[in-house]
Amino acid sequence: MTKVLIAGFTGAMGQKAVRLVQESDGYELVAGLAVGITSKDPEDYDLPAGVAIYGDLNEIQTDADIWIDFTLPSAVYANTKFAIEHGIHPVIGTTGLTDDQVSELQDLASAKHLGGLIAPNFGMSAVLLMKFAKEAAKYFPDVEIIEMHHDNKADAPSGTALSTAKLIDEVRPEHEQGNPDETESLSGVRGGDYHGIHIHAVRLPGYVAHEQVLFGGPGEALTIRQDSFDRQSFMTGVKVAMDHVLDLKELVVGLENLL
Ligand SMILES: NC(=O)C1=CN([C@@H]2O[C@H](COP(=O)(O)OP(=O)(O)OC[C@H]3O[C@@H](n4cnc5c(N)ncnc54)[C@H](OP(=O)(O)O)[C@@H]3O)[C@@H](O)[C@H]2O)C=CC1
Ligand SMILES: O=C(O)C1=N[C@H](C(=O)O)C[C@H](O)C1
Repeated sequence: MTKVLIAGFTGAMGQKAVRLVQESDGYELVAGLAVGITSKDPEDYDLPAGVAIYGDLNEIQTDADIWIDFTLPSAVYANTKFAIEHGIHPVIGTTGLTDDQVSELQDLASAKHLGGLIAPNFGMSAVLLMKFAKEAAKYFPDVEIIEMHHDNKADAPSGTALSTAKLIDEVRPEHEQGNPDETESLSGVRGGDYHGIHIHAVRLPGYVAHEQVLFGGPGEALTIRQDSFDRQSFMTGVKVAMDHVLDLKELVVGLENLL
């Protein structure tokens, strides 16, 4: 049995992950972490008696093999560090890690000879969108990104939108986009700017997770769009990660590297 701890087990994604682990042969949920809990009785969360419930990182004593994390941008660095330091393979879905933090965690994982995965998006449609957008950017250097999410989302831009921009930036020919004399009469109206790529973040009830990458060229346009209508869309990727993470030799970024 591969033992799994879920950080953020009471949240929207954590609850889906709990069900996934419970329904997957060969895996056992051994612990859950969430900071706002009022009870440590697993039965209060419809979990079996043996599942340890923690409300603080420093309380954790576990023999878990895998640490699945769907928490908050403010918590994910400390959580991932804790997992690596305790020999637990991290599967990190939480967004918001900076490039420097990812590098530090990769160095720590290498030093501990521990594999893991950080994936800004576990959905197949989003992974493919990023791949196609990177390809298209070689031919269409004029590009903007619109990401749309539920209005409970803590961070902006989404991790997926930022990753898309980074991938495009790797291949996009050196390029000045738009009118250099442009002004904003309403602050922020042109969105965020990642190396000249504008990112627009929409937050509305009813939405789950969606992204459009818009490319424009002389007399033509290309739009690539993905939609996660249900958080179940992320669980295929989480299962792929669970199945492969014990064999990884380093802390890998991006689900595409496991497919
Ligand atoms: N990679 C991917 O494919 C996806 C990633 N995400 C990302 O996952 C993260 C969680 O999203 P979502 O489930 O919607 O968020 P929720 O707000 O629904 O859940 C957050 C969970 O984290 C817990 N939590 C908060 N602070 C801490 C902490 N310091 N330590 C441990 N647990 C904590 C919360 O517990 P409590 O309520 O008790 O505070 C809650 O259980 C976000 O960063 C989101 O962007 C989301 C979807 C897909
Ligand atoms: O908060 C969410 O919901 C999501 N977060 C991830 C992100 O920031 O990219 C993945 C997906 O977009 C859903």
